[in-house]
Parts: sequence; structure tokens; C-alpha cells
Amino acid sequence: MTGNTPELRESYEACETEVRERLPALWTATGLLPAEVRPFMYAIHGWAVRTDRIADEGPSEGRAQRLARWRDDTLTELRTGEGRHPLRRALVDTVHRRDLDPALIEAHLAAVTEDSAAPPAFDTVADQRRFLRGITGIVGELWAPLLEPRGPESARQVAALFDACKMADLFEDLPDDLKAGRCYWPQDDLRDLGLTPGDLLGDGPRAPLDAFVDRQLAHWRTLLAEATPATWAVGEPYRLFLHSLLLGTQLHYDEVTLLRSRVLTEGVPHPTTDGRLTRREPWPGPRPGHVAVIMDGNRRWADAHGVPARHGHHAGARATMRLINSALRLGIRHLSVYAFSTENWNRAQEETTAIFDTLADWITQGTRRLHELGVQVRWCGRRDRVDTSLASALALVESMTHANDTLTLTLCVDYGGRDELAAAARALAAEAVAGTLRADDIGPADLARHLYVPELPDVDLLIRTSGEQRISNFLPWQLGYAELVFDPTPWPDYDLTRLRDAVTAYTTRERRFGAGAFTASPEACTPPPRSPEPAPSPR
Ligand SMILES: CC(C)=CCC/C(C)=C/CC/C(C)=C/CC/C(C)=C/COP(=O)(O)OP(=O)(O)O
Ligand SMILES: [Mg+2]
Repeated sequence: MTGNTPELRESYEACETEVRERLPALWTATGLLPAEVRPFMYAIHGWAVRTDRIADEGPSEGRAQRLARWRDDTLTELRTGEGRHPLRRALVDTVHRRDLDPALIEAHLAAVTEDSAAPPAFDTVADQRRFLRGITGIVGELWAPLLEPRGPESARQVAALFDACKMADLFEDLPDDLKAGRCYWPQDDLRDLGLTPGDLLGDGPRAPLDAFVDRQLAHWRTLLAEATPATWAVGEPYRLFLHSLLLGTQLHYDEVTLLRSRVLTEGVPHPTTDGRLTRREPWPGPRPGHVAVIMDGNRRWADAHGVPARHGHHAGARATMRLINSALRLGIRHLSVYAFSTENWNRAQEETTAIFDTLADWITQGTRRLHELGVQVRWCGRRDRVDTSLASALALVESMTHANDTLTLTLCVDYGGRDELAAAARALAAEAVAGTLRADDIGPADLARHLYVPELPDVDLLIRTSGEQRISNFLPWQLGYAELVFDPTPWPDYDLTRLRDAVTAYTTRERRFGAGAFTASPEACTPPPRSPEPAPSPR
């Protein structure tokens, strides 16, 4: 439908090429959008990327004039409705065809011109926000009407998401920008900490530099909170795309929280703004071998945001992808998550359907990437009741990833500890009846053979989010000697710092296993044997 003349078609294609080459992460994420809106995105971003290049690249002599000419031509063509340049023709067509607001383009051009004319100088974080809005947020605001916005606030929320994405770029480019004399950071934060922009690249004391980065993270967190409602403020077909942008930005955020002042010299490696997880070296330090998580609080989080429970589950799924990234980053080898219990069938059917759909969508969408990252995914739970689309997504990811060993992710779906133990007892009784096992000989290892995932190791650290302090029928066999951490954070807000803090708490605990002192340590992931197995008796 876009491009009813060969010239126009070529223009849309040129814009897509510009986006694919210059903004590859965004281009990948647009794959999650319905095909019919993608060309409009390419038209807007292709033009915006070219504008940015005219402002930043080429000989500095005459740059201001080239940018002014580009601006004047764009505005004239928007008025006449006739684009004359391959990277403007599709933009003009998109703005007219979809009735977008040309005043936003004019405002964007003014912001780019101002940024290009003089080095950035932001006194406060509010100044920095104005800059972000002009350069990036406004572009999101421009195309927000294409996403079937659900309210007057949605364009602002989409714009905030774009601003939050731009923060990731600022951190990524930080060392290069500083070396080029460009400081995109609030001067008052520097002043408060007794720092100058030059100090940010020096070898001075770490403490104020860490404090400076922590402040920027706090600003970024505020921005992420403003951007989060964008994921439900648009029509259903567009939500996955926004979730993916938000997840990508959250992964950047997590990376900076790990690096702290090291980001000033190293930047953030490899962009992840399309929401894909990226393979990185595990962070050094002690860690538990097997972490199990009760992901509680999606509904309360949704309530707190005034939206239906399903949006909490979508945000919860995003938090699970973030957890997987955090586990990889901290070098955890086994991660088990409680996604649906045998008791959760008692929830309203509307909610169970929303949970299954969410799980199926995220697993399907994440399968290839999890495989590339070396994650082995297993399903632990009853296999006879869940929806077929979820069951086949789980079966597919299991078979595709079975040989991987960087991280073993066990998804507990339709899982209940009592059902599992009862099933194991039935299997042992059948063996006894068949005469292959004497009842008197049954020991823990015999029962363990019949668990859903017999090779699942003992849990070292159990985390439950959202404040409740109970086990809710989760892995009773494997939790026998687990250390427990209860975190008040609702699941959708659980980030890398929460996991890191839980891991730190774990490493300070003294584990005894009923046999005297045994402090958790990196090498101590595997506890001593539970109890001596009874000697095999002659059959
Ligand atoms: C695995 C991926 C990609 C996403 C998971 C994210 C989702 C959708 C999680 C499902 C949300 C959910 C239903 C979590 C329940 C976890 C659970 C079984 C917690 C135990 O608590 P309750 O079932 O509330 O039991 P209590 O009644 O004892 O509180
Ligand atoms: Mg609950």
C-alpha cells in the first residue's frame, strides 16, 4: 500500500536501508510490528537518521548551512506535499497519508540544529530531559498515532520510552563523547559531588564517580517508570514491540548498574535496545549454583498501575527475560522459575488464559535467542493439562536447547510439589508391585528418580518476590536446605540489583546442612550429601 509509484517505493526502501544500517537494534525490533505499519516507521526514522548524520557528519565547514537547507527543504515539502529527496519523499507521504503532526518535525529540526550549533551544556536533569525530548522523544511522539493510542497520555508515554532508549545511547557513547568534549550529563550533579566533566574520564577516586553514575541511574529509573505505561497505552498488535524496546533499555540499565563508574571509561558494550539478551562474560564473584524464584506480584503491580491483571503478567514476562539476563551476567548455572502452579487453576479462566498466552508468546519469541545464548530450557510440571499452544512452545524450546549448558532454565508450569511427590510415590508403588524394588529398600534416591526432572539439583537460594513469606507448594524436595530470601519488590519491577543483593545475602549465610559449619562460597555450590543412602539390600 505504501509506494504507489516506483519513486515512492524506492524512497520507502531507502529509508528502511538507512534504519537497518544505522539503527540495527530498532530495525530488528520493528519485526515485531504488524507489517503494514513498518514502512511508516522506516520513513520517519530513515529521515531522522539522515537528519542526524547531516548534523554530525561530513566536513565541519558548511555543516550548519547543509543542515539549514535540509530543514528548509523538509518543511517546504511537508507544506506542498511533494518530497523531492529519496529520504524525504517517504516521510512527506507518511505524514500526509497518516495525518501526523508536522509541528513535531519542525520542533525536532530545531532541537537538532541547536545541538549541532554548540556543545551540550545541561545545568539540571530537567535540561537534559528537554534535550532528550527534542532529539528522540519527539520522534516517538510523532509516530505514536500509528499505534492506535488508547488515551491522551499515550504519545507522552511513548515519547518517554524513546527518551529512555536514548539514555542507553548516552551511556554507550559516554567515553567517546567525553573525549570529544561533549558532556551530556547534568552539571549540578557534577558540582554536588565536587567533580568537573574532565574528572569523568580521569583516574580519580572511585567513590564520587560511582556516586555520579548512581545519580544518573536514579534519573534513568524515573524515566523508565514514566515509559512503562506505554506498553499498554497502545493497541494490542503494537505492544510486543514496545515491550521489546523497554526490555532492551532495562538490560542496558542493568549493565550500567553493574559497571558503575567503569561505564565512564568502557561504555556499555554491544547495544541491546531491541530487547535481545546478549552473551557477556559472567561478573566475577561468589554465587549460588541453583537459584529458584517464586515470581509473585504481577496482579498487585497491575492493580497499583490501575490496569487489568494481564498487563501485570506481560510485564512479569519481561521481568523473567531480564532475570535470565541477570542470571547469565552473574554466572548462575541453574535457574528455576515458578510460572504456574497446580493451585493457579483456581483463578478465573480469563486470567489463566492470559497467563498461558503470555507464556506461549514469550517462549515462542525468545526460543531462538535463548538457544544462541546457550540456555537449556526444561519444563517441570504436569504435561497433560496446559493449552496445546503453550505445551508445543515448551516442547519445542526443550528439544531445541537440550544440548546447551551455559544456564539451565527450568520453567515450572502446572507444577505442584504435592502432585509431584504423589506421582513419584505412585511410581515407586508400581515398582514394588512389579517386584523390581522392595518397599523396605526405598530411599531418597529412589524417590528422586521419579521426580518430574530427576536431574534438577538441590536449590541453594530461593527468592520470593512481593512480600509474601511462604513456599506455596514449590519444589519441596529440592528446597530441603535452601537459603530463603523474601523481597518486597513486585515481580515486574525485579531487576539485576535485586538478584545481586539476594546473591550477596546468600554468600554471607552459614550453611550447615545439619552437620556443623559450612559457609556458602563459590566452590560450595554443591552441598555435602544429604544423608547416607541405606546400603543396598540383596533382592
Ligand atoms: C516464563 C516467562 C517468560 C514468564 C513468566 C511470567 C509470568 C506470566 C508469570 C506468571 C505469573 C504467575 C501466575 C505467577 C505465579 C507464581 C506462583 C505459582 C506463585 C505462588 O504464589 P500464589 O500462586 O499466588 O500462591 P499463594 O496463594 O500461596 O500466594
Ligand atoms: Mg499470591
